[in-house]
Amino acid sequence: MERVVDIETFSLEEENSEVTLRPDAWSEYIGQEQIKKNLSVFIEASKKREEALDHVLFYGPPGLGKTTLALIIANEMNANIKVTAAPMIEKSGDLAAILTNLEEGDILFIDEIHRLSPAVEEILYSSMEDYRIDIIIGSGPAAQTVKIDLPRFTLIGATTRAGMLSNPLRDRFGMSFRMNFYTHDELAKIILQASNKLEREIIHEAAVEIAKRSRGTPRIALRLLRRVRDFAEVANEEHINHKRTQYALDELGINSHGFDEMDLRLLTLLASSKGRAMGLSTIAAALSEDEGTVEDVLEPYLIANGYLERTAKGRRATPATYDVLNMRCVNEDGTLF
Ligand SMILES: Nc1ncnc2c1ncn2[C@@H]1O[C@H](COP(=O)(O)OP(=O)(O)OP(=O)(O)O)[C@@H](O)[C@H]1O
Ligand SMILES: [Mg+2]
Repeated sequence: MERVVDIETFSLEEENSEVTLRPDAWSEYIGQEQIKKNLSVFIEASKKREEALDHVLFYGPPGLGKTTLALIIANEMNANIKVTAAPMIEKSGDLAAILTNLEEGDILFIDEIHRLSPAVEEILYSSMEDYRIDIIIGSGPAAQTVKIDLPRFTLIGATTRAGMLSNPLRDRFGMSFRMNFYTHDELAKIILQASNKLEREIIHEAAVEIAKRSRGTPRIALRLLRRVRDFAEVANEEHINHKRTQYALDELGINSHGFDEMDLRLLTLLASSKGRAMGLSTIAAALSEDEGTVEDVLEPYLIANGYLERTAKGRRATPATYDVLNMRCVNEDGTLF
């Protein structure tokens, strides 16, 4: 079954509508105040000096606005932006081709930058630091190294897994920013702004209701808004009201903590181990998910809200976990499910 709060898969509908819902100026980019404040200073300074902006790294869970920030930076800098993702850069030649096609002041955005192969990373180092690459042409004794100078460009990297970046790569970013989960208030603002763009008004209370169930993530909030809008549309309601919103969200199986079935399965699993810590691989196997998804997609929100603890021995339920599950279901012998 498709997970409504699944953050990684895109439906075509979302891809298309993201074009219109994605903010392209600071004024529409809600929250992440510290990042916005710092970035605007650095952008202004580099514009004054008429220099390319230093390389920037954004890291944090999916759907929190990393790509959006990269596009806003390009806009603010009045720069061209080339967008690519690490899995698309297979060979060092691929990267060399991209780099040599850049022009002074251009921005290169590499998504999922933790997935670059070592050989490609190697090329990236010298291009970031010295704006020069060494390419080896041919092989064996006839091989030759050719040095190519590059224009001053800005690399913006994004990753959900900062821990998987190699140190040399991380060190070459002049700035790095960790994305935070959004407050209910911020998400409600994002929802109201989007409903304006979608030309279907949502009342404030309903926006807050969606916000509460969005796992602190704009992408989920916007997806839920679209689904709720569908319910309102079918019911021939011009405005999206609170009652319809609650009904729709319940129908979609999202509870008031923003947890979905997958979150609950994870929490239940942890709670059932009676206080013992559980290893990542055990959890992944029990949920039939891969470890990366558990670690990057499921866990961060639960940890940020105190429902899960990472310890040296593994993951553990917290008192809040039991609380939240107690509200749902307790067996006669006291075990939770
Ligand atoms: N601060 C924000 N204000 C308004 N809308 C936002 C904000 N952040 C993100 N969004 C919206 O949420 C959606 C997801 O954002 P984005 O694609 O930038 O996330 P991401 O961090 O790049 O995710 P991924 O890690 O999956 O690439 C976009 O449609 C964007 O319009
Ligand atoms: Mg992105």
